[in-house]
Amino acid sequence: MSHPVHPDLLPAGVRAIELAPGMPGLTFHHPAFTATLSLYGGQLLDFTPTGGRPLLYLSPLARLEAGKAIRGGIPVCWPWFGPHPHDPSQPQHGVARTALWTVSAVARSDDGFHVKLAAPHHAELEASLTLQLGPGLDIALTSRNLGNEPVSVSAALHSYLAVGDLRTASLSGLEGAPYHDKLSGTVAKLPLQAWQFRAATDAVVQHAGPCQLHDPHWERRIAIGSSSSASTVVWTPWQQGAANIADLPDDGWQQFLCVEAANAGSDARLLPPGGSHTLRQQLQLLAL
Ligand SMILES: O=P(O)(O)OC[C@H]1O[C@H](O)[C@H](O)[C@@H](O)[C@@H]1O
Repeated sequence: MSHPVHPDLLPAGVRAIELAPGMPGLTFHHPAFTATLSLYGGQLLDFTPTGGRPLLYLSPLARLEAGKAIRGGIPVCWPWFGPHPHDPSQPQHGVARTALWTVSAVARSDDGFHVKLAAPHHAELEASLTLQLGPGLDIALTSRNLGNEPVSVSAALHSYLAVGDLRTASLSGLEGAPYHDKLSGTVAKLPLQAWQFRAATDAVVQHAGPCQLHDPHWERRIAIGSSSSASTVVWTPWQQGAANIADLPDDGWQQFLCVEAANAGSDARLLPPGGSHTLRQQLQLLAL
């Protein structure tokens, strides 16, 4: 295939590549980091500081195949999160992660790169994604209702945050927050101490504040910020769950925690005709 982005339109440090046959992507080279973006899914797959470890986990068994979601990086769940609200035949987490996005803009600054993507319209809904790559990551998903009726949108920036060993990692900042436990179907409150993981976890936490993923194994923290989100989804399949996920190695679960800026469950947003909503997540690597 010919690449949808002409190389002459790209600033220095950005290359148009094929990640797999029919799967266009962009790579970014900056003195401070490298990054890889798949236009399939509008999905950032990698962001690695120079000389450091990757910020994001990408499964070595991830499939880059039409119709399949890519396991890792930052999948975009849109315009619904989880199962479709009315139609069980629709794909989990919406259509954006299996759609080919188009590039609207790529620019370079001293700090890094700014990229804007657009997804194919879904009925009367439009989505655009802006990414600021460097010094950290700032990713924003804007939904716009082009129709004449109000539409409900749920969404998530489903970040797979890489850790040296999930068994020694902890997440702080959500202490005491109420959450919906999707595995048991119950509502509970998180403990008042930093959250440590000992089993499969799938929680929609009603909390909007910043949090931090502490990773003693790699001697680093990931600072996680969000805006226009009142729900943070935290997911690990743990060992048992990972064994049932074909595109994840058996020990892959130890190497990431998903901390997702979301509009999930009761935090879905009703967009009036002409209305828009921007969900945003910021990620920054810090020393411990
Ligand atoms: O396997 P996927 O469709 O990518 O979903 C992976 C996970 O995503 C979210 O975190 C959901 O809360 C989980 O219920 C789901 O299992």
